[in-house]
Amino acid sequence: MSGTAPAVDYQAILDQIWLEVAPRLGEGKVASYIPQLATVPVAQFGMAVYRLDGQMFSIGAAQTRFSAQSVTKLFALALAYTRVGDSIWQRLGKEPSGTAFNSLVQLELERGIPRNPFINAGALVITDILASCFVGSEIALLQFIRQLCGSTAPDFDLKVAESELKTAHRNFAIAHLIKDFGNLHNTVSAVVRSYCRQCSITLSCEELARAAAFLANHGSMPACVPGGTQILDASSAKRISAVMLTCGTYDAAGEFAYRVGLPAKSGVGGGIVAVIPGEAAVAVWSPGLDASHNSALGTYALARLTDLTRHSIF
Ligand SMILES: NC(=O)CC[C@H](N)C(=O)O
Repeated sequence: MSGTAPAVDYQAILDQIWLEVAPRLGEGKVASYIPQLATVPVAQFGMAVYRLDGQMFSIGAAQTRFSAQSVTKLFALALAYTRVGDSIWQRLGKEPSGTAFNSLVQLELERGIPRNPFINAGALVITDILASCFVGSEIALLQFIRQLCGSTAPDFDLKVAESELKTAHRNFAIAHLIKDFGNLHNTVSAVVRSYCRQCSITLSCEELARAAAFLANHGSMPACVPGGTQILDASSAKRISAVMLTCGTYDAAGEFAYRVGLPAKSGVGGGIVAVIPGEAAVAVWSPGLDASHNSALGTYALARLTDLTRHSIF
């Protein structure tokens, strides 16, 4: 994309977005069904663009760590892909669900095969795959994320993990149903515990943008990263980005594609990571969520970014 699009002054555009967002800080509602997340002050915002030449552009609280939650499903999928490749699709689908991320209804009708890896049911199957590949799969995932963002700072937030585990009745129900259909190989308790830890990983926007850069770069960490390696082959990276576009922002993936026009993955902690193929990875965080559980100001900021830069996939 960089070959055809005019050069963009990302910092000036981010500064413009910051001017627009600052008066709106506090919009949306923090997720409260995980008690520990309900304590996060809503009036926060950060955004970072990590260009593939290694330049980082950021505004606001771009270095503040937040609860990545479902954003980690992206890295769990990528890590599973590095281990078992396309065979994951024998155990889950790649179609938008059209239902809430934590819905049980479809799973019963579709005999324990989750619609996609980005709803909770699908993420639990991915967690199960990782648990079969690694001893301490959530630690393997944390190390993978640390490798991708070049920092050992991202970590579990055990308060959040415990808080979620205590109230994870729905995720236990989903896991039991999948297990009943024979699509979970490890114990329900091990998988849900590992999943809650995975979701509790904290990252800043700058770290998250770095971590997703390989997806913008045909599966390889940007050449400017010392020791940067190929994570996935180009075809697999393309496929993961495609699933992000169609399934990455819950039941609002259509609306999100319409407004933003980039493959993205969101989380109920208010983070969203997006990929501008061949150009950059972008991360935004603002804990106030809209009705579809995506960050309200985060979605707005990404829509403005693609409008102002003209860098969307459309
Ligand atoms: N959409 C999300 O970010 C959900 C993640 C959260 N840990 C859950 O399972 O409910």
